[in-house]
Amino acid sequence: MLRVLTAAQMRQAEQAAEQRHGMPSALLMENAGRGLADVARALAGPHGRFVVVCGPGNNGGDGLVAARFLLEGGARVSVTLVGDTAKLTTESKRNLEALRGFGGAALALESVEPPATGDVVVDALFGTGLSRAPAGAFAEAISAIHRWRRAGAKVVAADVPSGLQSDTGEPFSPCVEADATVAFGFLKPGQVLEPGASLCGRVHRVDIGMGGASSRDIPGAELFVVEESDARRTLPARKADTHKGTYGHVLVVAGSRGKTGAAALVAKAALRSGAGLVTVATRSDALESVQSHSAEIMGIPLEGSGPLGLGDLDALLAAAEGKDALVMGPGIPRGPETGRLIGELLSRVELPAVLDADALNAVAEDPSVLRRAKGPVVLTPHPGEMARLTGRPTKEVQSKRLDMVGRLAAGLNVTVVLKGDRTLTAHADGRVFINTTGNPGMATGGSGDVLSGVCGALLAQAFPLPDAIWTAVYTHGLAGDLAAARRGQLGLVAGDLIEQGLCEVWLRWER
Ligand SMILES: NC(=O)C1=CN([C@@H]2O[C@H](COP(=O)(O)OP(=O)(O)OC[C@H]3O[C@@H](n4cnc5c(N)ncnc54)[C@H](O)[C@@H]3O)[C@@H](O)[C@H]2O)[C@H](O)CC1
Ligand SMILES: [K+]
Repeated sequence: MLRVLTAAQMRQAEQAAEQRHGMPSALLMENAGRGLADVARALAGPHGRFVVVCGPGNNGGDGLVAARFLLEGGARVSVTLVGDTAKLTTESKRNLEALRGFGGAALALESVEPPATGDVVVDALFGTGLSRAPAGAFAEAISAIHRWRRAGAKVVAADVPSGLQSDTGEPFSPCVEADATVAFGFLKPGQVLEPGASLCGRVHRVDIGMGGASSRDIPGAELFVVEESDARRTLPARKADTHKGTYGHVLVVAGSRGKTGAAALVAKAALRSGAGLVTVATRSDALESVQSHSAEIMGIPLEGSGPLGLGDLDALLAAAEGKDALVMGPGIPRGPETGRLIGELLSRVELPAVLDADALNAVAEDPSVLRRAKGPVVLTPHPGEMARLTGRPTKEVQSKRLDMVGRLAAGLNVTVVLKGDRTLTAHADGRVFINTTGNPGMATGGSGDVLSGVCGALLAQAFPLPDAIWTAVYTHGLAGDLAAARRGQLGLVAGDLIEQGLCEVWLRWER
C-alpha cells in the first residue's frame, strides 16, 4: 500500500524527516536530484544531451543537483534558470554554486540548442509549490518544452509536471506533458488521479530518505494507492477442512421483468468470487428468468408486483435470515417507497450491505436513512449516482472526486466507492484508497453489477472492511484488464469480467 501525500503533508514529512530523523533538506534534495538524474539517463539515447530547465524553488534545486550528477557522469548538459535568480531558495543557490564548479553554466533559454530525438529535457520548473497558472517566462519555458518534445526529445518531470496541481491532478494552462515523472519520497494525488496521471507519463517513485516519516508524523487525510500485493494478501488460500457455509451466503435483491440480466450478473460475479451460496430475491415474474442464467443461483420470489415498497419488508427480512451479506439495487423496480424500505430493512438486519444502482437512487431522496443501518453499508455510485446522492452536479463531482467521496463516507458513516477512471474507495474513518486497475472497455452495461457482486462475495466471506472493498475494486479492474487483453476493449462485455477476467485473477493469485 503506497501512501499518497498532499503538498502540505509533504512539507510536514520533510520537517519530520529533518527534526526527528536527522535528514536535512539538503540531503533530501541531493537524493532527489540523484534519482532524477538516474531516470533521465535511462531515457536518453546513446549520445543523448540533457537540457535541465530549473525554476526558482526547491523543484529547481532538484534539477540543479540532477544536472551535476549528469555532468559527473560525463554527459553533455545545459541548464536554464527561469525567473529571478535572486529569489532562488537557499538550497538551490548552494547547488547553483556547486554546478558552476562543474563548468555547467546556467544558459538563457534562447541560447539552448533545441533538443531532439535521443535528448532528454528535465522539467524542474515547479513541483508541489505551484500555486497559480505559470505565466510570462515560465509559460514560455513550458512552451519550449512542448516544442522540444514534439521534436522527439523525452521529458522527465521532477516530482510533478510543471503546471500540474499536485493535490488534485488538475492542470493549469500551460502544463508540461511528461514521458516520465520522478516522485520524490511519496506519491502525490496529482500523479495518480486523472488527468494528472496521464500528464505524468510513467511515474517512478524514488526514496530520498524520508522513509522514517511514518503515519504518526503525517496527520491529515490518509490516501493510499492499492497495489496488487495488497489485494492478493486480503484473500488467503483456502483451508482444506471447509465447506460452502464457510464462504458465506449472499442475498441479492435485484432484477425485475426486462432487467433480469442485472440480477444474474451480480449473482454470477458473487459465485465466481468465492461466495459459498447465492440467493436472488426478486419479483416472481422475473425469478425464473434470473435463475435460468446459472444453475448455481437459488431464488426467493417476492410476491406482489410493481415497485419494491414497505409491503415487501417482511419478505425481505425473512430472506435475510441466515445470510452473510446483502447486495441490493441493480435492476430493481424502484418506486416512491423503495428508499424507506431500504432504510427499514437495514435498520433491522446486521448484514453488511452493498447498495448499487437503483438502490442508490432510491436512498438519494433521503440518504440519512442509512444512518440507522445496523450493519456496515457500502455504496458503489458512478458519478451520476454520486451527483444524486450529494445533490451536486456530476461535473462538480468529477472535479472534486477525492473531496466529495471522503465527505459522503464520513457524513453517512459508510464506505463509498466512487467509480470511474481511478475508482476511489473512501472509508468512514477518512482513509481513501485509489485504484489503478481497469480500462475504458469496462464502460459497458452490467460492469457495475459485477463489481457489486464481487463486493458482496468478499463481505460474505467475512473479509474485513474496507479491505474487502478496495480489494474487490482492484480485482474487478484487474479482471477487466485481463479480459480486455483477450477480447479487446471494444469487444468487452460485463459477462467477460466474470467468465474470463475473475477466474484469471484467482488463478494468478493462487499460483
Ligand atoms: N517536500 C519535500 O520533502 C521535498 C521537496 N523537494 C522539492 O521541492 C519541491 C517543492 O519546492 P517549493 O520550493 O516548495 O516550490 P516549487 O519549487 O514547486 O515552486 C517554486 C516556487 O515558485 C513560486 N510559484 C508557485 N507558482 C508559481 C507560478 N505559477 N509562477 C511563478 N512562481 C510560482 C512559489 O513561491 C514556489 O515556492 C518539490 O516538488 C520537490 O521537487 C525536495 O527537493 C525533495 C524533498
Ligand atoms: K517539475
